[in-house]
Amino acid sequence: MKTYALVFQGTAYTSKSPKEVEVLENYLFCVNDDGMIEMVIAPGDPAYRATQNTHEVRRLAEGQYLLPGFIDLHVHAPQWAQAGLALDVPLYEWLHTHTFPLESKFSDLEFAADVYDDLVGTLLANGTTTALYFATVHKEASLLLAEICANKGQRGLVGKVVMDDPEQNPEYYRDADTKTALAETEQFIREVKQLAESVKQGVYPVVTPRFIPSCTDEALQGLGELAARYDVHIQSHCSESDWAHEYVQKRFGKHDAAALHDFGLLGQKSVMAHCNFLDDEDADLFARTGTAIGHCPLSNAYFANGVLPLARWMDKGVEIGLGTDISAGYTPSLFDNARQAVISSRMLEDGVDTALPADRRGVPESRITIDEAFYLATAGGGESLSLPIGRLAEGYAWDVQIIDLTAGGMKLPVFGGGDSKRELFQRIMYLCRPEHIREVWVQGEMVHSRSR
Ligand SMILES: Nc1nc2[nH]cnc2c(=O)[nH]1
Repeated sequence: MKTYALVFQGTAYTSKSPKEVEVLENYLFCVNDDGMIEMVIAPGDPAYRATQNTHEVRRLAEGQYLLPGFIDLHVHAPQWAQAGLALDVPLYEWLHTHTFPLESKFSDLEFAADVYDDLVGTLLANGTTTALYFATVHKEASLLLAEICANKGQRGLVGKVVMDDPEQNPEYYRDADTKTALAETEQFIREVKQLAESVKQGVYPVVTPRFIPSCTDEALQGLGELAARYDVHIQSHCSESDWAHEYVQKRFGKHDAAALHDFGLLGQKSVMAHCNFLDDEDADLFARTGTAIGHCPLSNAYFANGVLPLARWMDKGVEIGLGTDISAGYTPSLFDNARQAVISSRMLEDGVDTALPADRRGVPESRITIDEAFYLATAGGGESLSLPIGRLAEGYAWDVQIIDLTAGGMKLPVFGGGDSKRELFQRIMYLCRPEHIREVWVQGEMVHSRSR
C-alpha cells in the first residue's frame, strides 16, 4: 500500500474543460512528498476506505470547499505601491506621470523589500498561488522579488523589465544601454535559475521586454535569442490600447503579434498581456505558436479603449488566462477579475450605446460564463504557463485554496433548503472575499492561514 505525505478529504471544484466545472464531492486527494497530487479517489472506490484506514486524513469541515489556487498571469509588482491611484488618465500619460517615477524608486532595495513582501503576502491571502511578475529595470530588486516569492512559498515567475530605447523612456528610468540590458537579463536568468535549485514550488526567470514602444530592435532581437538559449518564459504587453497598437503599426507596418514573432518572442512559454486589438491572423499566430493571452479585464476597462473578444479567441483555441495587472487593475484578487471578465463579456455582447438599436449595439456570441472565468483563473493559467498547475487532478501540484463559507462573519445569503453544489460554486465565485479563504497551499505546503 502506497503512503502519501498528505491526504485531504473534501468537496472540490476543478475545470474539466474550458466550459465545464466538475464537482468532486467528498473525494480523497493524496499528495506525495514533492507536493504533487498522486491519486484522486472517489467515494465508491475500494482504495477510498483503505487509504482512510492507513493515513491521517485531513477532513474539511462543514462549509469548507477546495478550489485550485489561482494563477495571475500579469502583475506589475512595483505598482502595488500605487494600487487604486491614477486610474483616470490614458495609458501613455499614466506611464510617464505616475508609473515610471514610482518604478524608478525600486533602485532602493529597502523600499522594494517593503512593497514586494506586502504584495506577495497579499496575493497569497487572495488565493493566488502562482504569479507572473513584471519587476522593474533593476536587476537586484528583481532578484529580491524572486527571493521573496521563494521564501513565502509562492510560485513566482519574475522578469527584470527591459526598456532600453532612449527616445521612448525617460533618462531617470531606463536601461543604461542595449548591451547592458541584455547582459543584465542574462545574468538575472542565471541567478534565478540558481535560486530555483533550492525552491520546492519553483521560481522562474522571465524574459521581459516591457512592450515594443519601450525597446530598440536590437534589444527585442537579443531578448528573443536569450529566451531560446535558456528556454525560459517570455512576457510583454501586446496591442493593449489604441495608442500602443498604432505605435507598432507605424514603426513596423504590422501588428504587435507579427512583430513580436519576427523577434522570436512568441512560443509555448510566451504570455502576452491584454492583446485587445488582435485580428484573426494574429490570433491564428498565437494558436499556432502556443502563445497565451493574459486577459486583464479590470485594467482594460481603464486603459484599453475596448473589450477583448475573449469568447472568440477561446473558441479558436488560443490559450488564455487571467491577470490582475496591478496597478492598472486596482485589485489583487482574481475573484474580482473573474467577475469582471464575465461582466465585460456581457457588455461586449449587448453593446453599450443605447442610442443604437439593440441588434446593432453589440458583438454577438461574446459572453462567457462564470465557469469559463474560473477556468481562465485556474487551468487556463496553468496551460498558458505550460506548468502542471490549476487543476485538482492527478499529476498536478497541490496548489489549493480552502474556502470557508462560514469564516470572517460573512455568511453567504443561503436560505431555505440550501444550495446545490453547482449553486454553491456560483456563490463562491461571485461572493467570496479574502476573509473566506481559510488556507492556501502551494506544492503541498501551507503558505497562508486565517483564523476565524
Ligand atoms: N497596463 C500596462 N500597460 C503597459 N504598457 C507598458 N507598460 C505598461 C504597464 O505598466 N501597464
